[in-house]
Amino acid sequence: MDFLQDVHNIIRNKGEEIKNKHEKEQKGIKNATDKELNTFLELYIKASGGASGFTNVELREETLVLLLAGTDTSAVGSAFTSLMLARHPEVQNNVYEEIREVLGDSNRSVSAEDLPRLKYLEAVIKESLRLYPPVPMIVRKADKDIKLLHRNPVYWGKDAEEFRPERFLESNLKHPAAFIPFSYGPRSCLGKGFLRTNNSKTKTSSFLKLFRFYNSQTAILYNVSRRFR
Ligand code: HEM
Repeated sequence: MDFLQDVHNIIRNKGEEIKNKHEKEQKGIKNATDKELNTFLELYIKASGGASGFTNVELREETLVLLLAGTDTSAVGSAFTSLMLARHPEVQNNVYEEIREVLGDSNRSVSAEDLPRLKYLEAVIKESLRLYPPVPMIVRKADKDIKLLHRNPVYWGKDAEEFRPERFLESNLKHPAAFIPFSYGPRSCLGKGFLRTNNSKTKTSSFLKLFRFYNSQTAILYNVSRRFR
């Protein structure tokens, strides 16, 4: 109950803050400390039409959906990709070489233009999502029996149980719904495009530029020595 009250207070205060800022701007007053960056909540309030937009309850529900849907799933996905890289050092080397090829010896971060070139890394992320989907079950009413998809040899061949990212580079999917870590159809994941193209690749490549994943019996250990000079 207290938690809900806290959430409502945050939303109400943010709404007031935006209203005051807007009124000041109308009068030509600009505060030197006003930041250009907007929080997610601010964007929601503004995009929905400010005071006449989403109600506080709607803002709470929408924010909650995105927080719940977007954080744990991405974190679990990245954790499994890291685990796969630790378990398959040869794959990790290939990813590292690809990043080197794209960035050269430069110390800069991966840019939006670099992302489409990181094709092998994309295959590694997909292969991790295939074997270890962060959302392993999707609840739908089926009108006929459906066999498990992600490890089904009919769609993935005899080595369906193996971690082999190359499969995503070699051939197209045997069925458009054989690979559905983000579900399929109109109610599929809203974050899937962002995730595939930006988030996972940026995170993993930034990490691999500097560190290497190692496997131990109980944990993934990070080697803190810098890899790029
Ligand atoms: C690796 C990361 C992610 C995975 C594996 C994933 C997976 C999924 C799956 C399987 C669904 C369908 C659930 C169902 O119908 O039962 C879904 C829905 C959804 N996802 Fe994701 N998701 C991820 C990241 C994100 C991110 C980063 C966002 C937002 C920024 C997001 C926003 C949503 C939303 C809003 C829905 C509900 C869509 C609807 O019902 O119309 N997801 N996600």
